[in-house]
Amino acid sequence: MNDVQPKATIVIFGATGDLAKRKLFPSIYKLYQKGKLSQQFAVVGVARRPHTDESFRHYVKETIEEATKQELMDNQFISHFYYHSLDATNTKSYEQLNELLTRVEEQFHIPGNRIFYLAMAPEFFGTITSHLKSEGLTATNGWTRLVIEKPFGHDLQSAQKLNEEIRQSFSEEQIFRIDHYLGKEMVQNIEVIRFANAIFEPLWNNRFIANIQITSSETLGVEDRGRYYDHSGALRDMVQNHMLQMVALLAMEPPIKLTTDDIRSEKVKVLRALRPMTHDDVDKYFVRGQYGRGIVRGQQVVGYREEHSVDPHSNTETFVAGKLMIDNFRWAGVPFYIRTGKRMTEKSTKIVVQFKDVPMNLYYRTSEYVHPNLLVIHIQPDEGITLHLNAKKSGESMKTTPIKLDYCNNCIDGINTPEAYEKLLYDCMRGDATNFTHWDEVAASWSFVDPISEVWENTKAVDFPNYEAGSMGPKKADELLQKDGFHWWSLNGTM
Ligand SMILES: NC(=O)C1=CN([C@@H]2O[C@H](COP(=O)(O)OP(=O)(O)OC[C@H]3O[C@@H](n4cnc5c(N)ncnc54)[C@H](OP(=O)(O)O)[C@@H]3O)[C@@H](O)[C@H]2O)C=CC1
Ligand SMILES: O=C1O[C@H](COP(=O)(O)O)[C@@H](O)[C@H](O)[C@H]1O
Repeated sequence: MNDVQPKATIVIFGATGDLAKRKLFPSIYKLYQKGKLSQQFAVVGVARRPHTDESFRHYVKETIEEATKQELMDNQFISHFYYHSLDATNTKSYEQLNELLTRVEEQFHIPGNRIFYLAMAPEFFGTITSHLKSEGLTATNGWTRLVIEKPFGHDLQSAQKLNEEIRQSFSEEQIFRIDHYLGKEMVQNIEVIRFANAIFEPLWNNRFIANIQITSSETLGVEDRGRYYDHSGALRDMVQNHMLQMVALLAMEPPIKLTTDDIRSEKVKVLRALRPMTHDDVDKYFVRGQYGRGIVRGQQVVGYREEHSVDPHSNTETFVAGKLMIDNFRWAGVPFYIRTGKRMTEKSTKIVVQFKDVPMNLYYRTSEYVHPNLLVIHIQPDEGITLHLNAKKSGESMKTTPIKLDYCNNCIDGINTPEAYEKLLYDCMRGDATNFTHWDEVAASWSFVDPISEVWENTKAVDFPNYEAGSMGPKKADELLQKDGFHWWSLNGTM
């Protein structure tokens, strides 16, 4: 774990796909540029499409140039890339892949360390992992690790089955389940804000916090992922993983130490303490939405049901809002509101912690609005923290005015803030699994989400589409908070 320049071969299954192109190759290049890879590394791309090493290198070079908007001058870097054409279901070609890996390891003096990155559809995960073991690709002199992309199952049962298949070939310590939100700078900052500041931790409980809101809104629609998304929906695509992971980080107890196991074990406790949804509760605590036509950033866009590869009568939700209760000592009575959706007003992920009002406000008359203190954690696109306080209005006798203390992380680190995939790949190479999800977290998240999807799948949403593209979702999502005397804090910084 202390190896700052890990020596390893990264084998990417699905190397001709979208994820490899947009995220993985550019991230590997950035790690190389920053000196985080030694010369003892190689990348072996695997997919069915025919490629020579040369044509693959050309393809990788182009994708990196497109992503970084720079000409890639360093031919040395690209010479570490190889390609093997393989159908994941064909046993014979794994032997040939193993031969190629051994040759590449000899050439670059890599001590048998291998990362198998499955950037492919989940139906292949079991087949690939069993072949990796049966054909001897995991039997090396070094370490072997498996990186698994989401979705990890469709529900608890399918996730369990998938996990059992994978565990036939890899131990839990070797499995790195990616949740790219855990690689985001400000998501990682949640722990630091909470546990390194004496002013927050004592207040971080139901005596001082009124509610916590997490919004992750997107302007994009489903793009070319309609086939996947129409069988998934926002609940499985965003809530089961990213949103619940952020809830867990916000709500967990301080870990005994900052080790992978200690942090994960605290997160699991939160996920297990989520108040389970009975089928009758779902309508009370959760709101689903689907976008219709509308205008997003000045452009007219089609409704979800008109998107490519989407059922024209689809019942799939593209928006979810929910109220989560954590039934433990610290959080009893504090609602955690979450909201995520496609084709919303803006691309933004923010966490707002709303503190309770002071017991008696001396500076306002009863008819005047009291501004609560808010701590806003800006996850993206801006990265930072804003603390909303009240201060004296200049000149006027003892009148107050809301003020903001702002810290902008990417104003300072800006260009150097690493992309989530870059950080997570590097963590995996160093054997640090802290920012990957343990099976227990995955299982607890599915257990929470499953009753909601069961209800939604079995009842037609008669009001779909129920929000206009370019809006902040259906009205019912606002009512969810209004019932509790709260409202969503706006995302555009004017609050
Ligand atoms: N794209 C994204 O932004 C994200 C993707 N993911 C997940 O990552 C995974 C990959 O997604 P994405 O890159 O978008 O998918 P793509 O459909 O773009 O790529 C799929 C890849 O799998 C290869 N492939 C398909 N069938 C076989 C086979 N039988 N044998 C060998 N290779 C095969 C394809 O290559 P070929 O046709 O040449 O065989 C291609 O390289 C999925 O699990 C997805 O859910 C997760 C988060 C974000
Ligand atoms: O995992 C996913 O995340 C993206 C949103 O990620 P972000 O880093 O851009 O916020 C989402 O668009 C996609 O549907 C989902 O699969």
